[in-house]
Amino acid sequence: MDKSMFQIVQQETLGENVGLFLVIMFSIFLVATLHTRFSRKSRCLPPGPWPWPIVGNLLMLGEHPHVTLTRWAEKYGPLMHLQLGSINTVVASSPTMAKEFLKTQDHVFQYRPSSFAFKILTKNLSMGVISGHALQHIRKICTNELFTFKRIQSFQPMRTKEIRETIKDIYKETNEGKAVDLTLKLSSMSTNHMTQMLFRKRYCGIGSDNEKTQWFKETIDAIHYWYGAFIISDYIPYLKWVTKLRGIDTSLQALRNQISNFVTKIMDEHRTTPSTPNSNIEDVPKDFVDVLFTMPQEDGIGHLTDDTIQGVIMDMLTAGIDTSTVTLEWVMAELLQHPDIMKCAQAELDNIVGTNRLVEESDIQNLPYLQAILKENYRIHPLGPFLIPHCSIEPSQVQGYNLPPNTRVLVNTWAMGRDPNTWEKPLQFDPNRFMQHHDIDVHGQHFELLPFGTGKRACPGRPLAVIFVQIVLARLLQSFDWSIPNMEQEPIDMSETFGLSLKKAKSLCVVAHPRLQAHFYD
Ligand code: HEM
Repeated sequence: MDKSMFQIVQQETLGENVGLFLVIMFSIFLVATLHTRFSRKSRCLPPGPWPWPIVGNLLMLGEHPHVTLTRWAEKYGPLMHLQLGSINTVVASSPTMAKEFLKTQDHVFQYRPSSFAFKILTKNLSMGVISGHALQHIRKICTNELFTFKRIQSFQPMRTKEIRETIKDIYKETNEGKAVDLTLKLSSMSTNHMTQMLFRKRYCGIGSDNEKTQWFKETIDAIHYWYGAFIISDYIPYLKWVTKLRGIDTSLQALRNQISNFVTKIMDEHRTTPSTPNSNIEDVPKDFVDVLFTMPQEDGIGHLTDDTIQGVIMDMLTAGIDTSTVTLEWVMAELLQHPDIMKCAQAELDNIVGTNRLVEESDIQNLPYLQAILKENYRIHPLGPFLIPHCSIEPSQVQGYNLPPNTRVLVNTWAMGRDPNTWEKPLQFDPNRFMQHHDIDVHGQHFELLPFGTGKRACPGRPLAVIFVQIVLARLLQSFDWSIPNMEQEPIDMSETFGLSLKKAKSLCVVAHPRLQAHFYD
């Protein structure tokens, strides 16, 4: 059927309009692309992959951004610029660059970028949000009060008991012929260890209420999820309405209320029944909440506010549990893959401690191979691939480049641990490298190995974490030989899940074979 004149005119006009529209859009796109791409040079920014308009390099990062950034570092060098939406980001991928940001210019890059989720969940009270004198004050309390050698020692009986319970539990399951979900056991033990130090409560295992355990674990997991979640308005702020439309703020607020009510209840309980700080009663040391109640405010007048104490408790709950679990899970997975290394560690234990008593924290200094295994694990499986992001608040200069205010800094410790310029055969799990270079420690003095960061933002829980992880590993290796069911048919899945921390994607299910006499498992 012939088209009417009107239809033809209408179609052609429409066609013309569409054509015009596409030409305009294409021109805008071209100008935006050229502007974004060439502005890096004119602004004197470090080299990096070309960004797209609006999203920058966001969509190029893929499912495993740490792997992508490691590949890019080979092309663009150890100081690289990315445009993540509207956020200028630099990535440091060598010890020299890490030193520049975390030592030489630590004062400039000591800040933390805040995120939509972080702001709501922490009510801006977390150490990860505060800065200046307030931060210094809290960190001083951590160093001088919470994580002192004496305080950590005061919890040694509790720690020993908690580890003993876990070993006993594994022994029981082993005797029943079961494979053990080691990830779950480690997570329960780390949770109990931390919550008892914080406020004298156990949430997992014998004597705990299943419903509460479930609630506690789910709540902490949900917080971790949101801390690591990708929220588009963190990078493209004018898309905040999308975040709100998806109801993310409502979910976060509900979660915030839950955790806030929980912490308030704990604090109220402590006000009525503080722990007995009697040094003769080793089993009842003063817990962190009680210590925090006695701490002065920044100006020395009055005590810390409830809000500040809440912030610290939240930080410890979210930073103090998963971290040890993830570390221990990776190291056990590596040892299962390298039975010869596991045997060497057990030989060292048998040699130094023997099999007629249990290894103690005081033995660790005499176990260099065990320490080397942990260093090797930190090198190849850093907890967070980029530490926790740092940022500046003022314009700065690094290596002759101009960085605008609010530049985000990612220190790619994952790339640094695998850099052939620093490490021989970097992909090989070989603790012997740290037997030869035993002077390299994990305390932030050696920029090639920074499992706890360094400088003003270094992990405040390091003294506790180091002891806990060492003694748990020592006890696991002394108590059992470990293997994987069907190892030949199904090798261990070593894949990672990207998030705030790099977790093992799959739980570690293992078979344990007791090595000691039965009474050591009571
Ligand atoms: C093996 C265990 C642990 C590892 C590998 C680890 C590692 C780290 C790393 C890499 C950072 C970031 C440093 C930076 O951005 O420069 C950090 C920060 C932090 N860690 Fe740990 N950590 C562990 C255990 C703990 C424990 C047990 C606690 C407390 C009980 C804790 C509390 C914190 C806090 C509060 C921060 C934030 C500090 C700030 O922003 O100023 N961590 N940790």
